[in-house]
Amino acid sequence: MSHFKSAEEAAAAGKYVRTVRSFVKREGRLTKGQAAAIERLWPTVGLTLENGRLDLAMVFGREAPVTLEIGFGMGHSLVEMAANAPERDFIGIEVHEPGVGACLMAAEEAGVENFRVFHEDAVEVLKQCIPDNSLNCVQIFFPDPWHKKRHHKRRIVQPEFVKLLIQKIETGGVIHLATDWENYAEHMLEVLNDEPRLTNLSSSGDYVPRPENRPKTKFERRGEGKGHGVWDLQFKTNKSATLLG
Ligand SMILES: C[S@@+](CC[C@H](N)C(=O)[O-])C[C@H]1O[C@@H](n2cnc3c(N)ncnc32)[C@H](O)[C@@H]1O
Repeated sequence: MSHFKSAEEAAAAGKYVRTVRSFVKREGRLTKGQAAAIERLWPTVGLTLENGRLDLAMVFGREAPVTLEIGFGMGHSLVEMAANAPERDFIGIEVHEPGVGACLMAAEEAGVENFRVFHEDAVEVLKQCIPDNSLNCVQIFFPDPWHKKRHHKRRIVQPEFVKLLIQKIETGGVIHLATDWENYAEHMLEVLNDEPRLTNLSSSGDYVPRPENRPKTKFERRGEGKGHGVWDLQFKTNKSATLLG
């Protein structure tokens, strides 16, 4: 086991570490509105890797089920879901800064407060900040599909990543994925099916009907416009399965 907290830290110390990331840092300017929203709200809702392992009851000032959304884009689903479920708390993670700004603008407009945001790589946040067995739901909607075969290794949904999610989700908690790329849906299904600590919530053993609580994002509409289908997957954690097998 490496004693480095991240690949960056190891690289800074002169160690060569091969990392495959699920994203490419995109340049993107913040609009004035996004920058102002970040300045106003970040002290209240912003979290960083420096926060270290979080005490979620302290972070939210109460004990409530926590949903983690990875790659929230412009934050539409995060804000709408947080507004529709005031009895839950939400953590969003996004690497694209204008997305973080747009999310904070939308949250401010909607008067939503039961959420916190990381502007970081979700893999590092999971490893460094999220306590084990603390999440009730992890959702990843329309993750980058990395269409070309030689880029498939960049897809965020991989066996190791799913193991990390299971470690962070409480027993009975749910992983909810959605994609408009059929080949990625098949890959997701294969990876989740291969994990004995997960049970598919689909009655047909593959995909679930579109859940009503999942808001439609720009990405989904764009996909629909191109005639793409949409595949939702929901799997429940069943950690006692490890004891059985
Ligand atoms: C195709 S977009 C979908 C955005 C949004 N979920 C939607 O449905 O509109 C995928 C998003 O995931 C983000 N992303 C990819 N890998 C990530 C990672 N490791 N950590 C955090 N965000 C990530 C990208 O920056 C991008 O905004």
